[in-house]
Amino acid sequence: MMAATLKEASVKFGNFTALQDISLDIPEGDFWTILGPSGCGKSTMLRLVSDLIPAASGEVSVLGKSTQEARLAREFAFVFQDATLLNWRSALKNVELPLEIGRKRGIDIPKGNRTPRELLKLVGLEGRENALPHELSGGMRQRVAIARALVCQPKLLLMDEPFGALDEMTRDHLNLQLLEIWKETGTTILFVTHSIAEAVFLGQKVLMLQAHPGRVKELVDIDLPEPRAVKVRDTAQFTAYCSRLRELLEEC
Ligand SMILES: Nc1ncnc2c1ncn2[C@@H]1O[C@H](COP(=O)(O)OP(=O)(O)OP(=O)(O)O)[C@@H](O)[C@H]1O
Repeated sequence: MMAATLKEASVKFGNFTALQDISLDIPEGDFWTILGPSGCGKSTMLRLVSDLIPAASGEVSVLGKSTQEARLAREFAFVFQDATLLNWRSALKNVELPLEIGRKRGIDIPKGNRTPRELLKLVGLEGRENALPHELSGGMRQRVAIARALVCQPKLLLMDEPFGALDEMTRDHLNLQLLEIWKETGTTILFVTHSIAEAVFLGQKVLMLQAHPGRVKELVDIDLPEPRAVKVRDTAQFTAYCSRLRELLEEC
């Protein structure tokens, strides 16, 4: 089954066409990164898939359901650039929040294999369960946000520049950790970034969008050895992908 399918999907804000005729099949388990010039509609595409905004025309489905059905069934989760944690709740309590909300609303949440505690361990925060967000670094807060996103066992993880505000070393570290999480959970990931190197390092495919109106410029297969290791960045193949994407970006 496809994690997400878009068929000639368009998004309009008033008279402005933000996305036009986007057609994509995103297979379950894939890791796609999304690149494109500022304002080309990268965030809009994630918001369309996650039922935050409607399609003006065309069709969008997530795991064979409408986006609304998929949202209600908690098939996907979103991670934003800002961790958006609740300041007064500990790391653990933040990760538990979606489960609490679900219980209050009487929503049936899939019994996860991993408890909130185990998820914090998975993202490397064992021992920091009781820390409040202001006691954690930016990278740690973002890891709490990722653990929280995983708590309902989403089959699709939508990530909008999750590491954009972090320093390069922290970002590199979290990139590796995210790849491990991806392998371990088998979730599909759609990951928006402004960094060509990050897009190539993480993605099995890079979706390049172009602007005015937002359309698919190209879907580039990234055929680098798996699992990705840091040293892949020093290879000629990696550099060649980066140059090719830089050229494509300049054409957009
Ligand atoms: N709620 C809205 N109302 C009106 N216009 C919007 C709205 N949201 C986005 N847009 C417009 O749609 C276009 C796409 O925006 P979007 O945020 O998806 O771009 P982006 O590729 O994610 O940009 P960036 O790389 O700068 O984050 C932009 O021109 C933006 O101004």
